[in-house]
Amino acid sequence: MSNQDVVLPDMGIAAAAAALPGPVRALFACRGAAGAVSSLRRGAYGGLGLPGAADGGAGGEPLLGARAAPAPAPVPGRTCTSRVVENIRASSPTRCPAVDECDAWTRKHPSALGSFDEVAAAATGKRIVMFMDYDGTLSPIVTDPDMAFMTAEMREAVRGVAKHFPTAIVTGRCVEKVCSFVGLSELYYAGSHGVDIKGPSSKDDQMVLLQPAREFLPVIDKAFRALEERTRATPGARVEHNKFCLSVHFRCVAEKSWSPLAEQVKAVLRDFPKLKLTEGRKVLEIRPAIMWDKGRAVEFLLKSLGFDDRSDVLPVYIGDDRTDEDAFKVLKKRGQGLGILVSKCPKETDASYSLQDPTEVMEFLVRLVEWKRLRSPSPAARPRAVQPQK
Ligand SMILES: O=P(O)(O)OC[C@H]1O[C@H](O[C@H]2O[C@H](CO)[C@@H](O)[C@H](O)[C@H]2O)[C@H](O)[C@@H](O)[C@@H]1O
Repeated sequence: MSNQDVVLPDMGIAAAAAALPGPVRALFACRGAAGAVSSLRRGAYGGLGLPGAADGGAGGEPLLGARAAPAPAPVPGRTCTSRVVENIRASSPTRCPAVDECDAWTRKHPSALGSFDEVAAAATGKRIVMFMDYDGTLSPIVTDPDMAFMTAEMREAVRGVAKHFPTAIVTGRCVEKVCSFVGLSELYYAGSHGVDIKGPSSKDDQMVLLQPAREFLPVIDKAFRALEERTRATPGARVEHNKFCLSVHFRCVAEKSWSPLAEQVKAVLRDFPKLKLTEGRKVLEIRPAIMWDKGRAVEFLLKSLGFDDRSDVLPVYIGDDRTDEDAFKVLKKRGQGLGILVSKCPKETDASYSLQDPTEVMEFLVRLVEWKRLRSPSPAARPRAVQPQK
């Protein structure tokens, strides 16, 4: 990894941290950030894996283009494209299975609201660090990706959370776009599926902490143009540029055209062996074929915040999509933290809890803040600083 991959302001880490807004400044342990960065250089995160290395993530499962991972065993009689299309369909189910099946799933992944006391018990005596996906988690899924606004109430809930806990948005969107939707500069943002990590800043722009895929920018631009050209004839198809990754949207495409569209995307990707393809909710994501995903971004941020190797930290990750599974897996593997899947229907997941939709996510956030507030001593009850004797 070259120095250029890690972009910190010229002013240096200590000064950069000093520029952070008050409550987060103390938490942004400079030595932690530097440690995280140098660990990356040393490959302590397992390295980034150049195209050609394995990528075992769930959302990051390379389907194409990455000479990387061993291909999953093909299902006889099914082409790779039909598997892609099935995954797209399964990620946004239109009907839930029978009640019994739903009940069994909910027993396995209980509601984080219904089990709030359990969540609170797990958080007692621990420092919560909040990670949240954007689309389908903080904002409802809508047909036009440019109109996926979050409500003012949700913004207040997130603002409240960030007052009490270090908070990051981890998303497939580019940071600039998601920042414009969220509108809170006090948060951390990990955009483009975690390859563009920015911290809070007192200035207008968020401060760049890590961009491990900068060298992919030209190839992403080229793939964007090729995909636009190739998919133009498919009514409803849309290619979204998320800076370090691209999304090909299927939501407004007639289902009979899904397979041909997936074929077109795959055909374009054949010319871009440094890129890989993953699936989301009625979307195909084209991403740099490096070993980096939302889970890695969570690990990086925990380390940057000085929270790595600490048993008194509770990372909480809330997400709704396949790419969020990489983060759920990381928490599961650490044996530390709570993964919460946002879904109305049963889905295979490594999350331990569930919430039905963004409205429930908001209720959960409000409840968490209220719980924290009640546990924090009031200013009057806080011990006073010892005053020097006159
Ligand atoms: O990681 P996320 O924050 O969940 O981002 C994943 C993708 O989200 C967006 O697409 C999804 O939401 C759209 C708006 O509700 C919806 O129209 C689309 O069908 C969904 O897949 C976003 O537009 C993509 O670029 C993100 O990669």
